[in-house]
Amino acid sequence: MSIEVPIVYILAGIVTLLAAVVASFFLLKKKQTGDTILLLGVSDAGKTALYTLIRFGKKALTVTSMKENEGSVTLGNKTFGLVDMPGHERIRYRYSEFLPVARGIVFVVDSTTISRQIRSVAEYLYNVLASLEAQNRKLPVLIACNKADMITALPKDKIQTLLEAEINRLRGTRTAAVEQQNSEGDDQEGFLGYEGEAFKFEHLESIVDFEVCSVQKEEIDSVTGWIESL
Ligand SMILES: Nc1nc2c(ncn2[C@@H]2O[C@H](COP(=O)(O)OP(=O)(O)OP(=O)(O)O)[C@@H](O)[C@H]2O)c(=O)[nH]1
Ligand SMILES: [Mg+2]
Repeated sequence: MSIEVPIVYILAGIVTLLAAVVASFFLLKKKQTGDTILLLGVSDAGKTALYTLIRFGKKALTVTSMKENEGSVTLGNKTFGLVDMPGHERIRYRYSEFLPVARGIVFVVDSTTISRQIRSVAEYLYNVLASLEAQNRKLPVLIACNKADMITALPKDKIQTLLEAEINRLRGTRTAAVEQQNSEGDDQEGFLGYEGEAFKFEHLESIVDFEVCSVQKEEIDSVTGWIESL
């Protein structure tokens, strides 16, 4: 004996299935084409000062942030979401929540204190670059060398050399530790650069650019221009 299924039920089934396919396609697409620019970097680099200048076109006095600032900006004819993530060690890790909607990362460094802070700056940058989400999506990164108005500011090529040397050192210790853990654990971090070669930013699949800026002197065209070009 055969059971007859009314044609309307079959049609309804097909329509539901199609709707689900279309909806998941759009959801996935949305995830891949985020328009958010993340401002990251250690405390006191000038992220909130930069955020305020980009968003409101004026400078403001800032204090250490304990919460992220979020808003939208229009540069050229494109609109971006802008997130200023506090550099405080206990809060900064939350940047990863924004990676799925990120279009690019502006990593702000204080060019006057970078030599002293190289360890913590490089560690933070390492985490960002090695996160699988950032690697899989090949998120472009701008290292914004801020506070160029100060005579103690290092030039950007010097900052690049310092960061490459420190990331190279960190990579040695980290990969050793990961190999020990990984007999059973899962890998949350990708390898940075080429094995057996000293670390260079140009070895990464993500593009990493360096630009000089000064929020103090309102000279941030290098940063806004970079964002606009994304
Ligand atoms: N000389 C100089 N000082 C700057 C510049 N940009 C920011 N500053 C100063 O640097 C200090 C820190 O700036 P913030 O924007 O608060 O730093 P932040 O990166 O948001 O720090 P956290 O919120 O703690 O992560 C402030 O006193 C700013 O006025 C700059 O281009 N030149
Ligand atoms: Mg801040």
